[in-house]
Amino acid sequence: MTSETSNLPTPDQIRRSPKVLLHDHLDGGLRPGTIIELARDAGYESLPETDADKLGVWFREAADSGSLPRYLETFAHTCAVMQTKEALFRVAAECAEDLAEDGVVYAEIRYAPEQHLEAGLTLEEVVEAVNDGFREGERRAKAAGHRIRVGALLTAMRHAARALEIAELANRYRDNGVVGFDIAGAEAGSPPTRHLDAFEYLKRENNHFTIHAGEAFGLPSIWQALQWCGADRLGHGVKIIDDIEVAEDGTVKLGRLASYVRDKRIPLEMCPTSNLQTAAAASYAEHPIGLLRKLHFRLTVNTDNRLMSGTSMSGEFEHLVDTFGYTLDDMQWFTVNAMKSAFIPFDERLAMINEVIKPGYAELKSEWLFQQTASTSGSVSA
Ligand SMILES: O=c1[nH]cnc2c1ncn2[C@@H]1O[C@H](CO)[C@@H](O)[C@H]1O
Ligand SMILES: [Zn+2]
Repeated sequence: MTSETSNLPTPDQIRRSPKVLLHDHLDGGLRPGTIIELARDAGYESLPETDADKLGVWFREAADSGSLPRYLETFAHTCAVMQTKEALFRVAAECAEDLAEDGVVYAEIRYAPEQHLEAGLTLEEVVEAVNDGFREGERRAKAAGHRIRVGALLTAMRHAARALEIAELANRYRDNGVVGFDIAGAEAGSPPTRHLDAFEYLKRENNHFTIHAGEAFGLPSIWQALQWCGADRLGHGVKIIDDIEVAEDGTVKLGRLASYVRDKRIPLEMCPTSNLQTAAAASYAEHPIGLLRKLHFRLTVNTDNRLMSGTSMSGEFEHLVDTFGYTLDDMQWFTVNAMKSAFIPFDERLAMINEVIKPGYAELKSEWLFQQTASTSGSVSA
């Protein structure tokens, strides 16, 4: 134990370190107890369990299906209880609170407004209720001694035909809580080019968007998202590994697309646990994040769906620390990457990096100095 880099961060240090989350679904992060209460209020009787602990387990097991379409079926239950302003407000407020409690200092949370219209809300009412909830959650976090800033990403469902409408909505609220746009849903059969009008509109408006690509489907999806649609970031993008060859002697050769992604510093929103559940990766050890990190792709670490994956930002980092031996320096690298890739203005990103993230890691990294003094003096006197 001679330097901080020989120490792996402990779960407590991981939780206390400042973290940045770019890929997290609002309807994939509800507290099980909240789902049960909201279902009761709404008269929704199709929940598979009525005990909070059992319901949490049910979501994890049902999502652990090895297929993205089956993973996505579980969202019917969360969306069903997110149909009123009060419910959306509560879920958003609790989301911000839970993330802050876990040490997240900046988050971009996505959801599909079109999935919350069943009880008669308008798209605008959905966006405003969620924004109000995030502001409330930021206030509650502050009162509890945490600091978090939350922006919304509006998602359009890729099998539906409302992408342009949702892109226009995102643009209307861009100075009012919404920082960008996304498309999600089952990837196979719904290529991103189906929604080219939405992406072209956002580019003309100088707005930002990410696209779920390279998760269940391979390189063509990533290629379309970047070269046809012009995505600023890739949701998952793990399948970029298919364009990288590792020879037996360890030499690595990048294809044209993988080179482009690395050269242009395209941010990849990695969600390791989610990828294990949908079989996009076989194990943490075999997850492409290990190789991509060595090759210096612009990687970020994310949760995707905290409820369905039974995870948190700290949980994802714990798995990576256990598997790859990542240090606080690695954690800082992922976190700075994420902050650089956020959709808020450059000056604000820079301030978050210099005033919040780097000082936070410096503080954690300095702790070993004092621990060592304590243990040294302890061994002398013993
Ligand atoms: O990993 C994913 N890949 C693709 N779609 C997803 C993923 N996680 C969630 N959603 C979809 O996004 C919607 C809006 O938040 C969710 O309702 C779910 O259908
Ligand atoms: Zn996702």
